[in-house]
Amino acid sequence: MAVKLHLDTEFCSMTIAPSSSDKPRILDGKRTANAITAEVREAVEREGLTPGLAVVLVGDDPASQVYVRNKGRRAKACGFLSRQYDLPATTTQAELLALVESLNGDSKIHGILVQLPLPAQIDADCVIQAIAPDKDVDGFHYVNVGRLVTGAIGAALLPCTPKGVMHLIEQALGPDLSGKRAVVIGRSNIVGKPMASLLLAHNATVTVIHSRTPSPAEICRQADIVVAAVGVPGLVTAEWVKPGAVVIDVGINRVEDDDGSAQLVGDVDFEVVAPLASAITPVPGGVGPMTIAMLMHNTLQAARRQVAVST
Ligand SMILES: Nc1nc2c(c(=O)[nH]1)N[C@@H](CN(C=O)c1ccc(C(=O)N[C@@H](CCC(=O)O)C(=O)O)cc1)CN2
Repeated sequence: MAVKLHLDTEFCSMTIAPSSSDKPRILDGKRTANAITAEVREAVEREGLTPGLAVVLVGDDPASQVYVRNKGRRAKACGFLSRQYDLPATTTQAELLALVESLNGDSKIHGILVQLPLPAQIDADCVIQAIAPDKDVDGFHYVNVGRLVTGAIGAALLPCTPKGVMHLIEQALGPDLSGKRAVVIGRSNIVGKPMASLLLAHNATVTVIHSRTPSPAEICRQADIVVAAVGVPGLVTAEWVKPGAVVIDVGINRVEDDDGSAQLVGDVDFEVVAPLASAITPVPGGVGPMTIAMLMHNTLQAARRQVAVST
């Protein structure tokens, strides 16, 4: 039987056949992200919309520069108007707030994203709360957080990484997680907390594990779904995982290899956990690409809503 993705009924009709062997299914985020980007592009052409996305980068963090560049490229590939604002590391909070304010009032821009982390002199939360909630394509504004937590998911712009994770979980298990136990490792505002809310909205029984949780492996071992988002390389080993669990790795950790070369690893020890799991995401190529694909979908959603209100 094929599984139809239900994360959002207005998009992504892709069907994925379940694995027929005992091997774990590798949930391919890159392939899924490409399919979503293609669907967003088709929707843009079909509906004659030009969603506008503004991405603001403050400073010169090399990883952020890569992510922002990739966001701009994807936005162009989707047929969006894409604007990138590169501000120096010395930018003041007032200057950044003034830019956000002008983008809030720009009718060509439907989505605003301020790349995190921000330099120390800027209060990130204050900047995020200055973004108009309906242009908050990161889903970090209190209005969107409130919509998610109260289950008003249809009205919310959802944070991109948890939304991408949910999409991958749906590929493995379908949209209704009734009867499933989910463990989220990590309680960040960007991933852990919204992830827990989203799993709850899909009827999972959810536990959040964090640095003060005693016996985390024991708790995690009871889970049918594990989402690791804590930023500790290889934390989740075989003793944390129940055979047959779906394991999603949100960690992106840069570590040095034995030969001194840089390597990207997740929070899950893939080699030992993959043989136990029914489905698992790799790092790289799992959750990461989904984050940017979901940003495209959020921008399309935001544009549709703003155009509908203005006509
Ligand atoms: N305003 C925001 N800032 C940040 C967010 C966010 O969602 N909104 N998330 C992260 C960074 N991020 C997007 O901004 C992001 C991280 C990783 C990837 C990705 O594709 N990763 C690849 C590996 C890429 C690499 O080599 O580094 C993968 O996992 O395959 C995309 C987006 C923090 N800031």
